[in-house]
Amino acid sequence: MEAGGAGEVDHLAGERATAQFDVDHMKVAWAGSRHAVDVADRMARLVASDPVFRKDNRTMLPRKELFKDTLRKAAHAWKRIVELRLTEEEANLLRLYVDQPGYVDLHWGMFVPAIKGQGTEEQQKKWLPLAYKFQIIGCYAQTELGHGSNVQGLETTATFDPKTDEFVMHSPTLTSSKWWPGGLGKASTHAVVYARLITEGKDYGIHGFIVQLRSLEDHSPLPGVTLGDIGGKFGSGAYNSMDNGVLRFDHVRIPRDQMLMRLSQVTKEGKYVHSNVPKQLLYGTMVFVRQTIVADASKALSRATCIAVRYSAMRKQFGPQTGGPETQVLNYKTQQSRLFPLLASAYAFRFVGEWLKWLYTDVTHKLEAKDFSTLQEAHACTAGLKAVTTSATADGIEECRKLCGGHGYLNSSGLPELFATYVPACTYEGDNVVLLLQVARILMKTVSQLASGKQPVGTMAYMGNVQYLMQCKCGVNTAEDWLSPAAIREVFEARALRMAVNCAQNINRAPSQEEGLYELSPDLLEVAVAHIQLIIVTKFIEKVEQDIPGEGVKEQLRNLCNVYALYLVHKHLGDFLSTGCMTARQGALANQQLGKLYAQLRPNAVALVDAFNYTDHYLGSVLGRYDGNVYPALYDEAWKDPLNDSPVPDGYREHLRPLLKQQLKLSRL
Ligand SMILES: CCCCCCCCCCCCC/C=C/C(=O)SCCNC(=O)CCNC(=O)[C@H](O)C(C)(C)COP(=O)(O)OP(=O)(O)OC[C@H]1O[C@@H](n2cnc3c(N)ncnc32)[C@H](O)[C@@H]1OP(=O)(O)O
Ligand SMILES: Cc1cc2nc3c(=O)[nH]c(=O)nc-3n(C[C@H](O)[C@H](O)[C@H](O)COP(=O)(O)OP(=O)(O)OC[C@H]3O[C@@H](n4cnc5c(N)ncnc54)[C@H](O)[C@@H]3O)c2cc1C
Repeated sequence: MEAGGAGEVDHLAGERATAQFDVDHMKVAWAGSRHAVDVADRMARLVASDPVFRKDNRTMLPRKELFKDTLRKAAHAWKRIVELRLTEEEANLLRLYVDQPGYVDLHWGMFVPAIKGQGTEEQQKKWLPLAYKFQIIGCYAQTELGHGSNVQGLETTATFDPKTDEFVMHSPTLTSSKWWPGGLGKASTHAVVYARLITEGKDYGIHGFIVQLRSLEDHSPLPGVTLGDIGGKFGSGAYNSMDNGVLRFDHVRIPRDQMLMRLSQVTKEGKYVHSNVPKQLLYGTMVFVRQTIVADASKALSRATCIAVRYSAMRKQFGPQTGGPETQVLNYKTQQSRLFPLLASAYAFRFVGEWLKWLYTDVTHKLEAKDFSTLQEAHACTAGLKAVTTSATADGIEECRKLCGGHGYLNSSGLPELFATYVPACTYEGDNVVLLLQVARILMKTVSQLASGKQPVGTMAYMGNVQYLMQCKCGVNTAEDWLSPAAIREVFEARALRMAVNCAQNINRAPSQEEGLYELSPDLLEVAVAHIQLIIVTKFIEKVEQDIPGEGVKEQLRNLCNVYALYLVHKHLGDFLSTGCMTARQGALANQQLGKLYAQLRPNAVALVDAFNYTDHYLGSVLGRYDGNVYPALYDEAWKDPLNDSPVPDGYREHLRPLLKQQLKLSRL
């Protein structure tokens, strides 16, 4: 059943009637524009109405069948994209709503962007049309068995042979085997492979190469190429639809012009030439994908909260001592204090993701004009926001599962699979700890430059206000004072800056900078988190300050923004107190205000998740159904399990019957 379909009984109608805002306009605020709502709606319904895209049986499929099902869906999606002449925007949405991880994600999400970002114009002309028409399938082969986080530690070699004008790709050790790339195991014909470039006997470090892996005739691995899938992964269904792979090269030769040569080149004679650009542009594809991962975090968290809010509104437990109807679990203050911050986080991540997309586009234009001044800002923001939003989302999905009680543990709730599919986002595209340490290092550098009078820019500009922020006192006197965006912003800025300065001072006391960074790395993580949370809060405040049409929409967003900020104050109160940014009393007032905000949010909760405009197909959850008619659906779903194919289970004759007979004999003794 789909959102708002005709002829349904809406068990959540009462909840929808209490909303104090225009849901239709909230859909626009969430999606970004009326056009975005319409096109997403069209694509979601197209997928939901196509039986090939059915996914309710996914967690019951054995791996081989699941993989075949993924191939079928990807091929069918492509057929529909071509038949319907979908635009790029429509095609991306259609793939999103198919909602099954597969090789296409890496083909479009990493292989194509790597060629676009690191290939010369000539290389793009040659390879992109093939990729756009799916005449080749590509993946992104960077990580190895021995090294993932430490990119500079990769071992695969690409040695130039001037005699034949070729590179020789080789995996010299077991640990140099490529390990993890999605789409590599079974589907890809090509890969962008990251390897150490060796020419004229010198190792020039990591570079990208386009390598053909499989025959375009029969898909068999090419000579010298060993390929396979790395095995089953966490959870049922989930990321097991993806063929994460292993790859080894035994002296495989590729033409010289398959080195991605936009940033550096090797001449026919074997001379290495590096263009006058920062080396870090090699990491550009990762920066691009980290940015998309932030947008995906809001999608995953909004799905989980949509399920938990709708289910909590229909689920009833206990009741007043005086008798009468049982209480909707959403009315319990504990349920609200666990769930509403997650709902607010979903909105916060949506808006910071929107801003990050803008930042990424802006930086890309500057890079094209050879202005590299914002590269560090792009790295810090994408890495930090990727880390903070994915960790909070993974934890949030698991919390939503618990918020749904026992039924949340059933596959049919959709939450176990959502969690299992989502949780590797904390690791891929950079382990979150490794990424936060990158942010912290940049913050430490910024603090050290403050003394020289260098003014920080972009999201670090607040650090320039060091004199004021190091000594300012929070002016909150009443719970309502916490509704002031200026007060919120100031305490978040003061907390982030004071933590950074304290940490920098402690590092300076260490025997060396390196030792200090090493010893204080747990503190550095917290410094980075404080800075990134400030960015999220600030971008939410800025969003709410914009013109937002629709009755009550702005007020709801303001509430959500305040919930997000004050929840963080409550959660990290130790930081705010230990840095002297506020008093314990002010902390208590923040918590008091939070309780009031939850009460204001309560009548709007179901409508706020309706504004995500998700179809029942995309949600994939019996508990999150739009109509709230959960129990019959749960009951029906149970009977679909293959274990219920027969009343007497397989194995009865061999293992149950003899046992039961033996017990019978014993009881006769
Ligand atoms: C239909 C379309 C849908 C699209 C949706 C997308 C779908 C995608 C789905 C997702 C599927 C998942 C697929 C997963 C893929 C992968 O996981 S690919 C592999 C990812 N691997 C990593 O992320 C590795 C992480 N490691 C690193 O990034 C680096 O090794 C490091 C940790 C950053 C360290 O780098 P290193 O070169 O050793 O340098 P440092 O000494 O630390 O730093 C040197 C200077 O460089 C700066 N810097 C580092 N990184 C960047 C960067 N990316 N950009 C710009 N600058 C960078 C760093 O700050 C240092 O600066 P200075 O101090 O000024 O020198
Ligand atoms: C589902 C999935 C899909 C993937 N897809 C791809 C793909 O398509 N292409 C590709 O190339 N790769 C892919 N990867 C690999 C992924 O990018 C790496 O796993 C990731 O970058 C983490 O690296 P690692 O595995 O080496 O972790 P490690 O670095 O070994 O991490 C292990 C532990 O060490 C800690 N640690 C590491 N370094 C430091 C440090 N300097 N300081 C403090 N702690 C540290 C980490 O925090 C972590 O706790 C994928 C991975 C997964 C799980």
